[in-house]
Amino acid sequence: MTLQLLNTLRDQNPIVFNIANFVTVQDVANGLNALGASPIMSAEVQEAESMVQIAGAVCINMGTLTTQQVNQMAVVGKLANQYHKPVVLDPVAVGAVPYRKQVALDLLDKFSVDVIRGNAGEIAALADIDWQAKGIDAGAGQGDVVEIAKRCAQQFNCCVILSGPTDVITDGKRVAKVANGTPLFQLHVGSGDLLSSIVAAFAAVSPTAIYDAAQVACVVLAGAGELVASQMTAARPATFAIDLIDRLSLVSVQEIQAIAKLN
Ligand SMILES: Nc1ncnc2c1ncn2[C@@H]1O[C@H](COP(=O)(O)OP(=O)(O)OP(=O)(O)O)[C@@H](O)[C@H]1O
Ligand SMILES: Cc1ncsc1CCO
Ligand SMILES: [Mg+2]
Repeated sequence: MTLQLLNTLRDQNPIVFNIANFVTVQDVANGLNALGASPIMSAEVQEAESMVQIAGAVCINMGTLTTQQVNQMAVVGKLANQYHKPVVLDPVAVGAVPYRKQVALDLLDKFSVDVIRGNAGEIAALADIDWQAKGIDAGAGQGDVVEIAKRCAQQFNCCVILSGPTDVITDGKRVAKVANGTPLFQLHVGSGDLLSSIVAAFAAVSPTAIYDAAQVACVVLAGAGELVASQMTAARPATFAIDLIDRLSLVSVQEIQAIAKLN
């Protein structure tokens, strides 16, 4: 795993095609842009093939799905496989809403994904493990998050990022953990959505080493948030969100390296 991938990303400025949710779309676009990627959002199935062709990677976020959008997701996912573009799936709230879990399972049946990024409640649901998920949040489940993430990765033959106070990254065999971050992430809705899209950005510049790309994405976002929090004297969620975007644009490989808690 090399943090130099951050400089590669900034040099290459990869296009990341997002099927976004309408709650956090602007945060995701600005966060990607600040980091050094080139975001594009589309909700139109007629342009799916062009979008996939111009993109370096695709991020499919289930946050505010509609029947029309689920159809678009299936078309885009299949095209991404056909054009060998990495795909990240963010299965928002699949632990809390049975319909969403069924949609996610149907999508995972129709095309292969490179990374599933979700919180503990979402990853446990996909791995068929009991967990008390709560809406879009991880909730209060109990269990071994490493085992849950590994089981999900093995089931869907992909990398899994189970995010939270410690991010667990696994390809089903290898496991890495990122212990950076700040509880302020939980006070800003969409931190997870941004992480998923940042994973896609790093996958775009490291398509043959997705497991490495996933780790770099986790440590860069959590590290940038930690640096912002270290300069705040009180918890200010709105200020945090703005400062995070600034920090994503300014942060250097050396600054992340100095604080990285990755093992
Ligand atoms: N308590 C915490 N301490 C440190 N970092 C955290 C904490 N909670 C979340 N994070 C960080 O927040 C980011 C988003 O992860 P999280 O698991 O909260 O996603 P999510 O539940 O999908 O969020 P959202 O629904 O708001 O998009 C990750 O980078 C993770 O490391
Ligand atoms: C609040 C919310 N509701 C659906 S998606 C979303 C943003 C977090 O994913
Ligand atoms: Mg989420």
